[in-house]
Amino acid sequence: MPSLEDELFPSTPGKFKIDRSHHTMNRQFHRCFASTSTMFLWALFLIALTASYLSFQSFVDSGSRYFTASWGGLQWEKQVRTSAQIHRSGGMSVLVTGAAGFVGTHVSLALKKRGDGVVGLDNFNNYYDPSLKKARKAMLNGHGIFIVEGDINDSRLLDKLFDVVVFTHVMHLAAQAGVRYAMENPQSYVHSNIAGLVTLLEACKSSNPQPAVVWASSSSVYGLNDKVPFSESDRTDQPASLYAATKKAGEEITHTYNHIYGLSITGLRFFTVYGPWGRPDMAYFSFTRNILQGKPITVYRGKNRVDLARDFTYIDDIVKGCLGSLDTAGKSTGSGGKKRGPAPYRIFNLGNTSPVTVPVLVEILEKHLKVKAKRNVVEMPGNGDVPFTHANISAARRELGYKPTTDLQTGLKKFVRWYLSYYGYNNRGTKIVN
Ligand SMILES: O=C(O)[C@H]1O[C@H](OP(=O)(O)OP(=O)(O)OC[C@H]2O[C@@H](n3ccc(=O)[nH]c3=O)[C@H](O)[C@@H]2O)[C@H](O)[C@@H](O)[C@H]1O
Repeated sequence: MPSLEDELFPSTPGKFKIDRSHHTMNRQFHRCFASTSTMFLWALFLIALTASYLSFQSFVDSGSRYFTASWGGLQWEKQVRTSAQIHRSGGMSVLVTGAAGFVGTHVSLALKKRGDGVVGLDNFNNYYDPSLKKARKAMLNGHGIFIVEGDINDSRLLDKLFDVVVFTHVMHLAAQAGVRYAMENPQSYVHSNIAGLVTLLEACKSSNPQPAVVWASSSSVYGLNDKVPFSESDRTDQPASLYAATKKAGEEITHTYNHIYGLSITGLRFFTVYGPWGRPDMAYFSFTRNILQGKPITVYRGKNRVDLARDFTYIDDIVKGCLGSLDTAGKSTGSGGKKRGPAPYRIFNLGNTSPVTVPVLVEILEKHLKVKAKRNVVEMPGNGDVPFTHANISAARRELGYKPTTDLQTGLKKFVRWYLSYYGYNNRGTKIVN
């Protein structure tokens, strides 16, 4: 039977070796044993101290998160309710996700102006200059639209919003945009366009009554499709970028929520939307910035020296398509998370039906800016771009009354006017120094 001493101090190399025959050694051993138990107690004490410090820290952290959370509280709820109030008969109350984004800002404003209730939601991420998003928010605030700062992945926040307001519609525009950035940060596309979408749909399906959902898909779902113009019934199973793949996945995911839970779904395939308050990462915007700053622009060209082309669509036309979609969206049929009958599932192209090449886009900008661009023409890298896009909009025309009226010349003129004024240039393209 090994003694307690043996168990505590097994005679393994490098550890204590006890000679039991020596009385003095025995005394030493007891002293040593006593000091080791003291050390043991001290160690226990230190561990307990560290543990209580860490739990106190986490209490302080979660407490401060609670107290500094950008949402919640009576005042916050009042602001949300006021913003959601409807001021026209037959109006709607709409939760607009991505409200501080480009399309979100314009759609929120248009809804508010016609008397609908609007609550915005935006996470103000730094994919591009957040100060532009803050400026859009300030403008929306000035029109009585409250923007909640939060993420579509925050299910507690979404549940709270649906608790405070009975939303008739959700205009879901929050997304990780950009075709080429998907190679740099693929996870952000999964986070926003897949996980965020599912979290939002979960909240919508559980809400009682369920809202109708209108959301932003993308022309990029057509991928390598070369049948022109692109019709909604064309192939969309050959995406050229992860961005496109996540938008295509969104179309499938929304279909399941329509099928299982009776959510009314309208997916809008936007075609390269541009205009005032636009996205700085897009070509028309970054070209403008570089041209004014005298910096070169990179113009991609397709295989066999073929120019790339896009069905550039002006923001006001897109807004009309969004409002038309909200107005014609049939009701969701589910309640208590259960489907009670079939609900509409629609997909529409929202394009301009007249593609323009990228070199022509540059020429128009040069004309409006009265500055020559320094072009650097390179072959399109294999980064997710497609050679051209061209929308067939017959379905949207028929079902939504969608009819784009702004050509690229006119739309870019309005964009340039906004850009010069927003960034403090005079109309000769010279920066005004205060
Ligand atoms: O319809 C969509 O669903 C998408 O539209 C938009 O994508 P794109 O059509 O790719 O727009 P955008 O980047 O402005 O490039 C325009 C053209 O300029 C070319 N391009 C671009 C950059 C550059 O430096 N040089 C260049 O030649 C480029 O090769 C391309 O030919 C949205 O960003 C996207 O989020 C999504 O909504």
